Amino acid sequence: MAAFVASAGCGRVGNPATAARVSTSRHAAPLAAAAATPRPSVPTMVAPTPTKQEQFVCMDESPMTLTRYFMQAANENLDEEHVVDLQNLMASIQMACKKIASLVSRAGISNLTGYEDSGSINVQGEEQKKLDVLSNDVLKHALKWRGGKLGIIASEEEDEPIMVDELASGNYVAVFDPLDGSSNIDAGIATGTIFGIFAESAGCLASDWEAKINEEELTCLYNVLQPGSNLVASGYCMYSSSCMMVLTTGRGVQGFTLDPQIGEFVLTHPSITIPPRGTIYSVNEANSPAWDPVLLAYIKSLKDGSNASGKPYSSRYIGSMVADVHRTLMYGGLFAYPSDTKNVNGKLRLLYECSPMSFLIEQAGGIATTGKERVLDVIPSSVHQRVPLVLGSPEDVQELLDKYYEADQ
Ligand SMILES: O=P(O)(O)OC[C@H]1O[C@](O)(COP(=O)(O)O)[C@@H](O)[C@@H]1O
Repeated sequence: MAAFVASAGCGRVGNPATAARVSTSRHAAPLAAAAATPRPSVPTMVAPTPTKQEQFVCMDESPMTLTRYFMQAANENLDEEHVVDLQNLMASIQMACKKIASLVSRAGISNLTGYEDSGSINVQGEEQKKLDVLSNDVLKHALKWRGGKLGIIASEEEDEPIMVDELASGNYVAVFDPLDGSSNIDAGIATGTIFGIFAESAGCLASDWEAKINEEELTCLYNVLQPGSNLVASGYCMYSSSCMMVLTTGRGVQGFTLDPQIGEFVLTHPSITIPPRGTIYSVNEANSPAWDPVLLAYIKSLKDGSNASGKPYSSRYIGSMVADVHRTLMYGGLFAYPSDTKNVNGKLRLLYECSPMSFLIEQAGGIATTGKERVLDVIPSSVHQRVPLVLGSPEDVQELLDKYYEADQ
């Protein structure tokens, strides 16, 4: 303990520049007195072996893990709907993400890079990577755990939603992109898993399917095609220099980092809020020839500093939504995959990419829009529907929305 006390005092006196500044000020006398006080010698920083007592104290100060966070939330809000079920569902999701994190980090070692040998193509017409298929299987199996009360799953890698199993008395729907940004996986660049949890909805949101499909399929679709505003939880797990799980249950946004030493996600970023304005924009500018004039002018104003902040912005684009959104959440600014003449609905999928991320961004104080409406208000008409997306700091996104509004006048 001595070292700690010593450093607090010395800080002010020990720093020559500070001392010079202080010496002439009214602080001189008390500080001179402090400097004259004999200080215990600062022990070298070799951590002594903690005594049993200290080990016990250390045990008491165990970190807030993701498991403990949900246990505590459940204990403190037992009367609250969903809280216990979410605890179980999140137990499955975090276990799956830990597994995917280890598969991704060892992809090159365990021959998991490259495309699926069968050359399988998913419903979006994309050739599936080995890790796309494996991550999808890992999540499906983890979520099939009965205790999770999960009824239905919808995934980027599944053509149609699937009923977990006929026996499951599920009343939750999980939607996920098992490995987002997988086009970057072979280069070892950041990727992630995106997930969203809906409660099964009683009512039907769309009506023209009855004639075409059987009862079970109908139930599945009813319950999957929900607007993001119905989400009870969403988040992502980013596989990068550190593995981070960032999530919300509608009470703000929490960030957990996987501690490889204890194999637990530890709360490292409590109550994340996005900065009101940033200095970074993130968009695939290779598509700019197909952009509308409002967006073109806006991005130009970010480059030349003629935007409302008066400062030029920098550009960052990883090409993995999870990584680009995570940086935007941390540093502020704007991420977009807008509509353009090539991709009129943009590229990103509403149900398991845009809605879960928009719930997070809004919970962190940001804005998420299609350019025309709030992403969370869009009612999906199909499982793999795409929507244009602009999300980020409120002042940045609002500035673009104001420009569209002015252009429409
Ligand atoms: O290469 P583009 O056209 O910029 O697209 C990049 C976007 O596509 C994605 O890779 C699509 O996601 P998937 O990898 O899950 O298909 C996003 O992660 C990313 O933001």
